[in-house]
Amino acid sequence: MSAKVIDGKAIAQNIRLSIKEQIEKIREDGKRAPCLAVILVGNDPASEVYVGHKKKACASIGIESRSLELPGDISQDELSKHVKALNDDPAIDGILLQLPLPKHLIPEIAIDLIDPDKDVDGLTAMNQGLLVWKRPGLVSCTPAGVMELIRSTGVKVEGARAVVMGRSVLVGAPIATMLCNAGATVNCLNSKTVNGPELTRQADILVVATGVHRLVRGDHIKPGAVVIDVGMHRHDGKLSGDVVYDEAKDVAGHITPVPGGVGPMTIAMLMRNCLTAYSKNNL
Ligand SMILES: Nc1nc(=O)c2c([nH]1)NC[C@@H]1CN(c3ccc(C(=O)N[C@@H](CCC(=O)O)C(=O)O)cc3)C=[N+]21
Repeated sequence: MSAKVIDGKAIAQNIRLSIKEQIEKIREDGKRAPCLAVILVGNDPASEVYVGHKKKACASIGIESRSLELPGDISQDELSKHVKALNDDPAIDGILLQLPLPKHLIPEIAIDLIDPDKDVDGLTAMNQGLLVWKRPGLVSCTPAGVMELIRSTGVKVEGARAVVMGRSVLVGAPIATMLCNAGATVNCLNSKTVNGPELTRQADILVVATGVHRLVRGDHIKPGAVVIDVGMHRHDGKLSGDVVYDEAKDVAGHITPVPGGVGPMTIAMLMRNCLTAYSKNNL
């Protein structure tokens, strides 16, 4: 039995279409479009590609975007000044600080300066804390996208046994929180976990966000499970994930492809956060 493919690209496209329609209504009412500011520090080629994707996505649905390209050797104080200026700019609704930053900069200092109401990455301690409290806030994009993909399968999350592999602040930790908030019984695995496959084989919902290429094999998966692969590895120009897809698809009940799964959802959730941030101050 081959797993049902969770088509993140199509789901993301539907979400983007609905946001586009909402923005068209806003414009018909004579209001300005939402505006996203993207701060790119240095010239990391991958970051330039991702920023390009985000700006293209904004343009395709009517969100304005501004790029702020800063020198790779900028000081922490200088960077802070730019973040504060965007906080104070009423024409800017969302602020995204493209990661990773150059090694000499401390990301959390810069991220935590972002006004939580403009933190469309959902990475500030305030928004991460609101998530734990189950209070409204801007939620981080990849985790929110993972939850949409899980919900699209129709599999009941409440009471399900979930395993999250990876505990990064960007991905693993917020996903585990969201699954807990949705009533799942969550096991968080990390590189120190002993007998990981024994635990993953019990998971009805398996989210893999380890950054380790092809770590999860077919025999690590419970037959019929929902498998969400957050990994993104580029080898010889081909993208693949943390899960060995060809083995996993013969065991899982639902599975996300790489590319075409979580990635497009990250962008769609960013667009949704921009509209949410705009609406809070303009509608
Ligand atoms: N402040 C910040 N927020 C981020 O959300 C953030 C970041 N920094 N730094 C880099 C990572 C990476 N990221 C991706 C977004 C979309 C795809 C995506 O759309 N991937 C496509 C493939 C795209 C391609 O072909 O390259 C897919 O998986 O189908 C991938 C990766 C967001 N990031």
